[in-house]
Amino acid sequence: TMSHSWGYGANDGPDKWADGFPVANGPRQSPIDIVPGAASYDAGLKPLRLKYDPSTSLDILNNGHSFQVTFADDSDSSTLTEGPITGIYRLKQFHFHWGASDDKGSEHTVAGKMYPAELHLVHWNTKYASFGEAASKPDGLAVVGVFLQIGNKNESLQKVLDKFGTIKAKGKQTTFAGFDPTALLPGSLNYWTYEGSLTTPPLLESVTWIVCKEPISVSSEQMAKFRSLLFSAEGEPECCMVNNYRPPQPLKGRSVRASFK
Ligand SMILES: COc1ccc(N[C@H](NS(N)(=O)=O)Oc2ccccc2)cc1OC
Ligand SMILES: [Zn+2]
Repeated sequence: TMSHSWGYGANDGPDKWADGFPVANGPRQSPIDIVPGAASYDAGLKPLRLKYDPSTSLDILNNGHSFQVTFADDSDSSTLTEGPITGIYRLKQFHFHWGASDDKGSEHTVAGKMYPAELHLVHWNTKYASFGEAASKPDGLAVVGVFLQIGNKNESLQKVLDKFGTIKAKGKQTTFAGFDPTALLPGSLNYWTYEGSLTTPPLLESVTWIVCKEPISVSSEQMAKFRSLLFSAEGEPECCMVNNYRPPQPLKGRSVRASFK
């Protein structure tokens, strides 16, 4: 049934998610189109404080929707603090969304512009006992989004892509130790922020979104490597993992704040 088999195809894609997840039509859904001219500069917003410990990186997994790098979150070793949030949020995992070609793939758009891919660093509020509990609370999660734009080869990203041979199919997983996600952040941490949701089922409206204005680079050859992953499991007909992005959702009166003028 819909509720546990969602995807990005014609029959199970974003236009069908409301069947199994009615919150898909809720008041604070993500992603959104960010209109810089309509964002309000908030001098009260603090700089982002991201402190990641490479020894907390555990493994890399193809979960059939994207690939993710998972982190040990049993201590405050890798955290997000300051920025628009209060308290301490722990890094749980990061993953990407991308397109079948370089002209699409990001989830957030900037004045209608789509980037070829978008990185999401998922954090949960330590005032709750776990990610699972936090994911159902309005202030439970904070996701940092970073756009990828076509340019020079990204050597930090290459360390992740070099593992793709072992996680080509859905369900494949391998160790991924000693990776510092700080290396995937842009030089400037200027950001937009708004209240939203997970962009995949269960689409929970528990995310403070923090979207960096400055993209990081990725080469066209590296983007082709993303597209070599499969949505399908071993032994199933091969289905390339591409276009795993949800399109922008209605703003429904929300304000978007900017940390910069
Ligand atoms: C740690 O558990 C979870 C973590 C995250 C998300 N959803 C997440 N939403 S997003 N795009 O807003 O970050 O999307 C994906 C997309 C592809 C791969 C992994 C996450 C869902 C989770 O459990 C249900
Ligand atoms: Zn995501």
